[in-house]
Amino acid sequence: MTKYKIGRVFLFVGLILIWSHPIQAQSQPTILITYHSLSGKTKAMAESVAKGVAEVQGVEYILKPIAEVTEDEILQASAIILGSPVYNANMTPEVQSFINSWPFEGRPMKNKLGAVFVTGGGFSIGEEAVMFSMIRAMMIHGMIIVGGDELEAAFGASAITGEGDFEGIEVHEIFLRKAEGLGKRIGELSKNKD
Ligand SMILES: Cc1cc2nc3c(=O)[nH]c(=O)nc-3n(C[C@H](O)[C@H](O)[C@H](O)COP(=O)(O)O)c2cc1C
Repeated sequence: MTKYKIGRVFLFVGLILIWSHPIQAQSQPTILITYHSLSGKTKAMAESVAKGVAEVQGVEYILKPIAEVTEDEILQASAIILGSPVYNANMTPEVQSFINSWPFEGRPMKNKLGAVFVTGGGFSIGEEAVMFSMIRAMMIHGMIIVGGDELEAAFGASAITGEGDFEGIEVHEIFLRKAEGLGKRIGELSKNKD
């Protein structure tokens, strides 16, 4: 066999190998951080959650209000970090409708990580109740619930925005730090999950 023919055989075999083993694009886990916010407090918490996720290499995030989230973004996410203000000791109707819109048939949300953050006007007037009602809804979907990084954010990150020293200011640093810790923790767990 001439050198020329051997070369052609190698080229042919090489092409067959490439064709039968396409290079797999390694996609990074995507974390969906989404929220409802009328006066900007819950949005500020969401931005700190995103800051925490961004501290972790090898994960991506989407940060947007619930009204702009598509079903595809929900399905593709490895983790969902969801934020609501407290309205009469409940999550807002918009957040409830958003959760109600999640696909259920075949349980496609099962085993996604789930975490929550809330902002409420005052101490002990609904904030923790809202966190648990969001967590309960996520559990109906089979999601794996994760709390924040600090003991003081055990159920997720929460902020008081309208009472005592916290009235009339932007969201206090102490609460933003909890949100950041939550984002970082979810980022690390998402990376090691699959
Ligand atoms: C209709 C309504 C009901 C509210 N009910 C509560 C409540 O029950 N408990 C509470 O702590 N804060 C309550 N708040 C205060 C909001 O939860 C708080 O101001 C929150 O930080 C607003 O979030 P946002 O700036 O992201 O819209 C209520 C606010 C509104 C507008």
